[in-house]
Formats: sequence, structure tokens, C-alpha cells
Amino acid sequence: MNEGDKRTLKVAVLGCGAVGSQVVRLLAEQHDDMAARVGVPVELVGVAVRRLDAPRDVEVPDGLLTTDAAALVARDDVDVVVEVIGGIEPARSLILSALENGASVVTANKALLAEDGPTLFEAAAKAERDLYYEAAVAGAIPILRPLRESLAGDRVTRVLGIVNGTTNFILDRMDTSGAGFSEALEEAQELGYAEADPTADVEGFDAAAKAAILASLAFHSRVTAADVHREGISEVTAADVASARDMGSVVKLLAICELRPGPDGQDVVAARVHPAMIPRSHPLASVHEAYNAVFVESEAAGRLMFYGPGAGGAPTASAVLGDLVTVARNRLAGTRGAGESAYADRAVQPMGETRTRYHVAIDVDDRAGVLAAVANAFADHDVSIQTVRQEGRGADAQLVVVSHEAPDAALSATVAQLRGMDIVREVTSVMRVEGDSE
Ligand SMILES: NC(=O)c1ccc[n+]([C@@H]2O[C@H](COP(=O)([O-])OP(=O)(O)OC[C@H]3O[C@@H](n4cnc5c(N)ncnc54)[C@H](O)[C@@H]3O)[C@@H](O)[C@H]2O)c1
Ligand SMILES: N[C@@H](CCO)C(=O)O
Ligand code: NA
Repeated sequence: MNEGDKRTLKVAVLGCGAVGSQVVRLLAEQHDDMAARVGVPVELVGVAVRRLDAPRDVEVPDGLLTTDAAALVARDDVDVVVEVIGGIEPARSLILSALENGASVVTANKALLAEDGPTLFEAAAKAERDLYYEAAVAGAIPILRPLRESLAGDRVTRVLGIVNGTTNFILDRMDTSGAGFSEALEEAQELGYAEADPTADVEGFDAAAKAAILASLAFHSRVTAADVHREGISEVTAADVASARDMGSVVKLLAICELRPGPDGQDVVAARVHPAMIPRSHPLASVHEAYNAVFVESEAAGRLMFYGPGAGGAPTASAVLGDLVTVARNRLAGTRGAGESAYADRAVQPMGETRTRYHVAIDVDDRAGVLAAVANAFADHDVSIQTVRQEGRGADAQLVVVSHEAPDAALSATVAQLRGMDIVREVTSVMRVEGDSE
């Protein structure tokens, strides 16, 4: 390693796509400022790519490109490896190998961290090196460092966020133009927000990975993507969005991480990603287009909101470079940042037991006893109703019921029962409700 040599800090970048190319560009453009901030020049010593002749958004200096990422991380003079390839393999092996070889690592790879974070954290601890990943959640927005450092003396009880720009863009378009999901997705693809295969974004996988990372840091426990209940937005209809509008609400894809009282007096973690209605007066309702925002509630601080660009090459590279400067300073000081704090080891609450609220819109026959029958379906599952609104439309009527908090399983059983009732013509919209005082 570069231990004794403090004259330069050597950096290898793995991957030169949307994020990697911006990291390489900013490293060159900010060379002098970075040197001043770190204390020594930060020198790019290699950029691993898949194809040498691929078109790139940045000109990489001669001799730095290589297709052999494994050889680059095996070099004994590299201080920091920046992993911006994405995906599970070879990213995981490359990060592990970099740590074993004594380099510190900066990554933006939420999929890998959410699937196998503990393996990486243990490797970093064993190697006594830093592993930083601010870019992995909500892009440029500083949210992981505030949770890990600024709020380390407080007790965070809830993290509620819009952490996927693509789905926020789609839902925002559905709200402002009345478009259906497919039409809004097409527009997002044309504008370059959504990928050709939009599954990771629209089905909530990307947000669930970020929820796992947020819950782990907020609650000092290990939460993986498999622990996060996940529903995407592909089933959200124009009718759902219109129904939300009638309620003075808007539909957002939310990542919700909560500390909840568990059965044996120990707090448990509940982590979920699903579309939900939030009142237009809630701060998250004013997050438009592809922006992200994370709302944090903690005992002493109260409510905090973090807002900004959650994606894009340059914004994400900003977070990567911030980590790079921190990691570089630690290295020069011969120290490392605080490792992962998972001492709390909390159980994860199953979604069926997690308390939520539902908004249910139902087309029913407009005759005596119908309202009572619908109310009874809620009572059968011990679900208390908060509000009911009815609009007569000739022979039929629309009922809109909003429940109080109840276990999610009881609410979904209520909806299943409603769907089987003769007087119910159609359940036209079912959506969870968040961000409202009970
Ligand atoms: N783009 C964003 O807005 C954004 C935001 C936050 C986090 N991230 C994360 O950043 C990472 C990179 O994302 P991106 O948008 O730059 O992706 P990208 O697809 O644009 O870039 C990845 C690059 O890695 C290259 N690559 C693949 N395998 C390789 C290998 N074995 N060796 C060398 N290069 C290889 C690909 O050719 C590609 O150019 C991902 O983990 C992603 O989740 C991206
Ligand atoms: N696809 C992600 C990019 C950042 O993780 C988004 O839409 O937010
Ligand atoms: Na971030």
C-alpha cells in the first residue's frame, strides 16, 4: 500500500458510466481544490471499463483505462477504490478484494449494500479500512452521514422518504396531467428518467434497497432488502390518483422505516415500500418531478427534512466525491470513520402486523342497509373507520372509507371481504394513507 507515502493519494475508479464519468471529470476539474481540502493531491491512477472503445461522457487521460478491474484493485499502491459499476457481481468481489489489499472503498451500489451489506462491513472492519456509500441513497442528498453522525446522539423513530426519482416523476405526471401509468412511464422513458427495463424502479426494488440501508443506519440494526415489504406503482391507476385528489391528497411511492413497540417490550423495525396517499399539506407532497426527499423523525430533534436531486451522474458523483474526501482525510490521519453500528439487533415486524391506514373507494348499490353492511365488514376485522363519504349517482353510489390505524392483515382481509359482497359492485381504489395525524 501507499502507507508511508503521503505525497499523493491514489484513486482507482471502477466503471465509467453515468456516475463514473462524472467522478472522473470532477476529479480532474477540482484537482487543486481537492488537494487543498485533503492535504495532498488526489491522483487518478486507473479507470476500469468494460470496453476500451465505448463512447464516454468524459475524456480519460491516456494510459489510465483498463478492462482488468481485478488487476486494478490488486495493485498495492491504490489508496481508495471507487466502485460505480453497480449490480452484485463482480462489484462485491472487487470491493472485498480492494479492502483485503488495504484500500478504502467508496461505492454508490445500493443493490449490493442492501443484499449483502454485512459481508462488506465485516470485511472493512477486519481490514481496518473505510467503506462509505452516501451516494447509494437519495443521490446527492446528504442523508446517510446525518443519520450515522449528526443524529447519533438522538433516537430516530421514523424515516419516511421519496427515494426513487423515476417513480416520483411518473406519479407527479399522473397527478398533474391525469395520465395513466403507462402513458406517464413512456414520457419518463422519452425524457431519460426511466430505463428501457424500468422494473427496478417501478416495482419498488430500488426504493426497497434504499429503505433497507436507511433502516439499518437509523435503528442501529441489520436490515436487508429481503426484510422490506415491497409494492411498486405499476398497479396505481388514474382512478387512484383522482381519488387522492378528491381527498386533498397525492399518491407518492414511499419508503417507510419505523421503530414500533414489539410484543415483548422490545422495539421492532418495520420497513416497507409502497404507494400511499399523503395530504397535500405534508412536506413530501411538494416533492415534484424526479426529486427525492427524506423526512426523519427523532425524539429530541423532532422533524427534519432532507431534499434534493436523488439521481443523475453529476449529483451522484457529488456524494461520491464527498465520501472520497472524507476517506482520504481519514487515511492521511491514519484513522478510519465509525464503522457500522448494528448493536441493537432488532427483530423485523411482518407487514401483516404493521399498523397502517387504508383509503377504500367502493361502488355500491344505493339502497337501505348498504352503508351498514360496508361498516360491518370493517367491524368484522376490528378495523375502526375514521371517515366515510358517500356520493349518490342514481341507482348506485360511491363510498369512500378511510380507516384508523389497524394491522395491515386486518385491512387487507376487510378489502377481500368487501370484494366478495353482493352489494359491492366494484372496489375502485385501495390505497394506504400516510402522513396524517390520527
Ligand atoms: N445513475 C444514477 O443516477 C445513480 C444514482 C445513485 C446511485 N447510482 C449507482 O451508481 C452505480 C453506477 O450507476 P450508473 O448509473 O453510473 O450505471 P451505468 O450503467 O451508467 O455505469 C456502469 C458502468 O460500469 C461498466 N461496467 C460493468 N461491468 C464492468 C466491469 N466488470 N468492469 C468495468 N466496468 C464495468 C459498464 O460498462 C457501465 O459503463 C450503480 O450502483 C447505481 O445504482 C446511480
Ligand atoms: N433509478 C434511481 C436512480 C438513483 O438510485 C431513481 O430513479 O431514483
Ligand atoms: Na445520499
